[in-house]
Amino acid sequence: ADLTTQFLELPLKNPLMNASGVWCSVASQLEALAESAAGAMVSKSCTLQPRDGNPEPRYRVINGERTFGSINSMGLPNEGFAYYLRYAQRHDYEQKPLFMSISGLTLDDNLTMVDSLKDAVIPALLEVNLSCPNVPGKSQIGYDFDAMDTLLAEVSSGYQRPFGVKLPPYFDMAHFDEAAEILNRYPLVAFVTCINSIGNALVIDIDSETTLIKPKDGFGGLGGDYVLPTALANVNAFYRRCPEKTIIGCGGVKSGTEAFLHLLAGATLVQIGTSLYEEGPGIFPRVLDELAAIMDDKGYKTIADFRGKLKTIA
Ligand SMILES: O=C(O)c1[nH]c(=O)[nH]c(=O)c1I
Repeated sequence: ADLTTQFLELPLKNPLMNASGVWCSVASQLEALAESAAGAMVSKSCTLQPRDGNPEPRYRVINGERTFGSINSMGLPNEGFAYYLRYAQRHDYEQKPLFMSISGLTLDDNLTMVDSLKDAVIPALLEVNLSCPNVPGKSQIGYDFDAMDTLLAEVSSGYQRPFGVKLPPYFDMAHFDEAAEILNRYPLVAFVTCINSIGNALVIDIDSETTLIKPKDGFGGLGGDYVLPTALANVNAFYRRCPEKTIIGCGGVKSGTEAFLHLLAGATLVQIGTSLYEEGPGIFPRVLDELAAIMDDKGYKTIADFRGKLKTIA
């Protein structure tokens, strides 16, 4: 099977990449991703100034007879925008595309970062995170449609080149419609990444009768197996509603099977979070081999043979 693909006319060796926040916070991790088999990569969502984030424990896998997923309330810890811009300025774009994720604490901070990125004149692709669920006191822009509209208008006029957004999961058809209606008013929004973690879940340890993580009384973003059906729904909902935009799928990918499903649902690229956190960048060749085997079994030679071709029941 041929796993090559394209993203906004850029040729990629394959459709896999990391999810922002996982294995991408410091230079050594970014360099490991650059060396890995991933077709693309994204840096940790950054704020203008460095942040320590929330107190630990703030990330946990949820295990039974196997790992079902993860819960995190990192709290947007990052080295600050200038650090990731420095990495982006020395990244080898021939090796693979680099996305830079920003998640400013204020509209002004986001616009300041956007201006600096625009002036840096580098091929990094901008992913504006509208969906961090873990900064105490900050609600998610993705769930405030007026704030989302204002931010997209301001970033469009400030950046004046294609960019993308990282969306939270939506759970209601009216919300898919309203979010897509806003996105479709901004032609510079070239891609949409669905989904971020399912926010403010609560995982409890029965033996200790205690929450698994410390921040926010144990409330945190859910990832892994638990979120796959919601992730596929959001990928397909925006794939149907935003025909001019490219969809990046994220959520519940741990093998070739879930990568295939995200592509079938309409994703062009597929991000891996929880499973990458647990397995490391060695996950990429494994998932690529599994995806190629599925394509061979089904007689698909290229990703274009099945991408977006999800069938419904007549
Ligand atoms: O807590 C975090 O740092 C975090 N955690 C997530 O699950 N999604 C996000 O976008 C972020 I910015």
